[in-house]
Amino acid sequence: MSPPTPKRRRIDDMALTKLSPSPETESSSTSDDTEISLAILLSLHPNLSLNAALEALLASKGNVEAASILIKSQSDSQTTSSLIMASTTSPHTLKRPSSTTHQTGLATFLHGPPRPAPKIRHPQKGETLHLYTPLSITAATPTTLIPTFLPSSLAITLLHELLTESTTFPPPRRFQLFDRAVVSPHTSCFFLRDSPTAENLESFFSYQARKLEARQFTPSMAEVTEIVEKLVNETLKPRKRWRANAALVNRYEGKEQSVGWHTDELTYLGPRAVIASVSLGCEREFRVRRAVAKQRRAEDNNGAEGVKGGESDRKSKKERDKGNPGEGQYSIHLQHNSLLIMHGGMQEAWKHCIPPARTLTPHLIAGDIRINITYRFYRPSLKPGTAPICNCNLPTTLRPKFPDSAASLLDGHADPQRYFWACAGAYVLNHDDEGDASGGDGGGGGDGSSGCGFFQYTEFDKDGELVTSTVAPRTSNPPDPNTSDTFTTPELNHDPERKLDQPDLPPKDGLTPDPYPRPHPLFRPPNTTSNDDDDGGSLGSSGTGSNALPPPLAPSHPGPEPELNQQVTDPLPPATPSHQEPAISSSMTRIQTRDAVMDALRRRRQQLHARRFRGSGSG
Ligand SMILES: O=C(O)CCC(=O)C(=O)O
Ligand SMILES: [Fe+2]
Repeated sequence: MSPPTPKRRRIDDMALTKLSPSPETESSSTSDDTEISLAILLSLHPNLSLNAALEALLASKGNVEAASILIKSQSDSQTTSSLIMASTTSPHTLKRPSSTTHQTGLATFLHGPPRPAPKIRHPQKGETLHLYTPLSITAATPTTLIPTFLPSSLAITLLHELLTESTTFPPPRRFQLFDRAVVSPHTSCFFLRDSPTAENLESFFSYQARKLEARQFTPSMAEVTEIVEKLVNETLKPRKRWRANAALVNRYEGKEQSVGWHTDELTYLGPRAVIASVSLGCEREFRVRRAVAKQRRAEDNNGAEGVKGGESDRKSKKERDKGNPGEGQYSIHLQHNSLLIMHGGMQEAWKHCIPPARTLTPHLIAGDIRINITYRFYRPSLKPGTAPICNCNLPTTLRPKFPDSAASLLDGHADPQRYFWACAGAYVLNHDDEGDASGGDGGGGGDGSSGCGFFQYTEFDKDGELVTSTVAPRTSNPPDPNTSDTFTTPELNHDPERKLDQPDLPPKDGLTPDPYPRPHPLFRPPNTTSNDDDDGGSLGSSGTGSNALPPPLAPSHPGPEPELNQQVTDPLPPATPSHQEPAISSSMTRIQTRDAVMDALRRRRQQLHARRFRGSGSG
């Protein structure tokens, strides 16, 4: 149950008595003083949002005159050339222009008078380019930022509501990083817009082999959802109506709490998902960078070591970099009451994270807590029960194949992107590809030693709807990996390369392929030892049912591009049921928790190991 909604207040009668400044702000002004200062500031700058006024006041240590000069100078200096400030050392300089109106809509940025796109230089590997304005953010990344998008009073009501609600979020979940247990350093919870019905009780509950606890949108969340939907639908004009029927709410408390590099899992979102992210409370950095193929990184490194500087060398690098310029990261500062829209295609080609902060400027209400809501459209056509079941007896996850060109994936470009269903077990052990374990959340770590290696390409139409004929049928009674000797890997599901030009359609005779046919002689069982080589891929397949064990897959079966195959995906609330524990339907019994999956895999490996032992005549 949600806590009672605080009464909404209008901005002009908003009493700041409820604000509880942190000790730092308290020392320079009392809350009464703040209230008066704010009132003066707002009357001097009638178009200024409460949030912007608060920020200016904080930055000026409570001095109204200084704050007023700051606001004036910022609105004067908001020219295209001053929009971008690159810095690797001091991201919190106060040159950032504040937003100047309430409810600056998307239309202001997208339909306003045409302005020259700012020239963005691409950050180099290891560099962070801070982007402070909507224009520069839009120009450099597949996102749109609306700095102040809700009426201030609604933003504050929502913040109050979620600050309370989030105190009952399940504790940070533990996940496995190789042989270390790591605590995901923030809390989160999954929400559904509609009250859980019989149908959606079964829906959207599994996330990388974990059952999700789902709560219903709080009253203010529901109200804000309508505004978000309107903005996305009216302004972005998606091909089909976008609905925010699900959301992940994240709570970050203090500067250490974070979420590591990841992309959001597409299993229920489908291709080119639009995600709308609302930030409340303490400002934090949101970083984005292109997902770069490991292969390309290796090429760059080789190039650095080899003979360089030749004309052809320069040319091919330039050509190759066309769609993938720069490998550095962009930092977007998400202030209270901002909306960041992640556009279609971003999850396929870019990663994002909330890094730990060096310092925080406390928010007057939330202090050092940031609340984030990522609104998502879970497609009914991808509801649970749709994804194939893998040989671990789990629903698979939908993953993108690494694109040839990151730029070509954004909406409006018709690059044929490929997607595949993959065993979720492969992503149960988490790590990011670049050691971003600090906040690495969600699955994606495929360490080559877990999971059954299930792999199956799948097709979507131009609206992102699943072409169901490309999904192998689910069996009502799939083999039990713990007991069945016919626990095998479908041959067709393990050769991504041969399927590049060939969807997994049923054979012409109308018979659908047996999802659990006899094993292919080339398949190997899962490794019996942990392998932390993240290029190992998750395609190591399951057992063969035979004593004579084949060699590992040859390199001619490279599998999907390794980088995205291993990226960390969406953060997960823990399976711990602490709130509105839903009834578990019979189909839910197939959805196992992480521990159960790991147990099953371990047992399976032991079986195979024992069998191998017998097969070699040693036991
Ligand atoms: O807190 C944020 O802004 C990002 C959260 C996020 O990446 C997610 O919910 O998937
Ligand atoms: Fe995310």
